[in-house]
Amino acid sequence: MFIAGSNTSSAILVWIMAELIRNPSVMQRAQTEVREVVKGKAKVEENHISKLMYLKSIVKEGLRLHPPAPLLVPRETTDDCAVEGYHIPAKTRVFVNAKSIGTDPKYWKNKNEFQPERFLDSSVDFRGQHFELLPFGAGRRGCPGMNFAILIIELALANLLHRFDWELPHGIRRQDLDMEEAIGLYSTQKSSTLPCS
Ligand code: HEM
Repeated sequence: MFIAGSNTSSAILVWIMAELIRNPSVMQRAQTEVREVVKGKAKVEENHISKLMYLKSIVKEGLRLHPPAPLLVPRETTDDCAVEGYHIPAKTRVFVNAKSIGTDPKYWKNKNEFQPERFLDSSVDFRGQHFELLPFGAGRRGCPGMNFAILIIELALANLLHRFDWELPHGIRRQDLDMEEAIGLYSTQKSSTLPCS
């Protein structure tokens, strides 16, 4: 549970930070929102989070483009079943590709662009009721740490935006950030060039 919870949460935070660096207008808007809501306090606290609607959209967009467990957890069918006309025999190992689902052009316009605005007027979320966005899986074996994870990620991100102006180290350009994924159970950046100064 420690590994399931910590690797996933830190991976998504790193992906979101990299996306914000690559998209300065999104970072600017998020920072303005956080600083306005938190005005007068030294740090972001839990009671501020429900007012940070843009930040919440950023986290959703991060989870859509970079689900930390891109293939969820493998499952085995107990009975024969049919899905969209495909016959799946009992005892088949099944992988659900959350990464492909989150970038399916049938559901997502500009599927590869980091556009948190898409969630501002949308009821779609990651709680397992909307099958076009499944970073935590769904149903009885969906992630039991989801609420905890989201709160921790939102709090950490909001505090980083509140207290720091992020800049790339001298000589590195936004477009040089390596967004390639490493191969593995969890989706992490291939080269960890996360900038922060
Ligand atoms: C961004 C953070 C996280 C993501 C994206 C994530 C994602 C997932 C996914 C996709 C599954 C498999 C669900 C399925 O196959 O339907 C899972 C299972 C699980 N997660 Fe998370 N998780 C996160 C954070 C956490 C945290 C913080 C904890 C604990 C504190 C946790 C504990 C677990 C456990 C125990 C399972 C296994 C559940 C079971 O098999 O019944 N996760 N998680």
